[in-house]
Amino acid sequence: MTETVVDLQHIVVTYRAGFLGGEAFDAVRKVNLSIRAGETLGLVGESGSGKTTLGRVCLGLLAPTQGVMSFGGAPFGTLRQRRGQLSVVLQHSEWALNPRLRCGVSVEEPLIILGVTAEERRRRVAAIFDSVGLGDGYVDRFPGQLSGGQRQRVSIARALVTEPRFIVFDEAVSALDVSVQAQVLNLIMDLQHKYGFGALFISHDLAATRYVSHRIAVMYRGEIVEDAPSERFYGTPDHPYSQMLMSSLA
Ligand SMILES: Nc1ncnc2c1ncn2[C@@H]1O[C@H](COP(=O)(O)OP(=O)(O)OP(=O)(O)O)[C@@H](O)[C@H]1O
Repeated sequence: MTETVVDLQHIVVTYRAGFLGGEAFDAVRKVNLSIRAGETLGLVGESGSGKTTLGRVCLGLLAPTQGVMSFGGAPFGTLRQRRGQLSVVLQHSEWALNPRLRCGVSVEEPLIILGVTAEERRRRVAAIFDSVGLGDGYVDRFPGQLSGGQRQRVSIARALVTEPRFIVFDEAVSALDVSVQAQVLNLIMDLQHKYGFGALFISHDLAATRYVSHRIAVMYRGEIVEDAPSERFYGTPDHPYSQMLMSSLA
């Protein structure tokens, strides 16, 4: 049985409008979810349904108001203890990469934080540039000298260089042209085979989500209303909201 990487039990996230209390709003309501090593869970749902909030909980960036999150079968602990074990790839690579740093330096940074030696860092940066399909020539370039697809490959290299056990892809291909999207989705799947990370793939795009995900969870107003293997979800979704999402794709 493959190891569960992230496990959420009865997670609730309550936001309050304003600093002085204000009205409480549950953006995530009693969510149970688990993701295994080597597995991608696609998280879909309308804007504002709570997908990014849930992603932030999985990354340990947001403490849930209620519920328990565990990582690799143990309590999550602190972000410091989890350094290098989790990563995120966001929609806009130009925001994720410092424009003043050469791409190789941006990719090396997480290894410096982990205290990896200079020699080992050089070896791992070269290997990961190779894994994401960018040769040596890109290490010394600045993000502004790259195409959107190439920049997203650098973001993925940065996310992967520490060999994390879990990665959140939050609208990671949404800003790319369709043909480049397909290349990046293929890359994500190849890298998952190679490195075995568990992944949460958050997207508005049901077709892209289907392509990379083993399971699909549908979020609606803070709740997971369906969690099914991809083949079953795309064949016959159970929940009326999922059926509506699917018919919007047809
Ligand atoms: N820091 C915050 N304070 C108060 N409310 C918030 C905060 N962050 C998000 N929200 C609200 O929580 C709800 C869920 O937001 P979230 O960003 O998780 O949704 P989403 O499904 O990722 O949306 P999108 O697809 O548009 O990115 C929304 O109604 C949003 O307005």
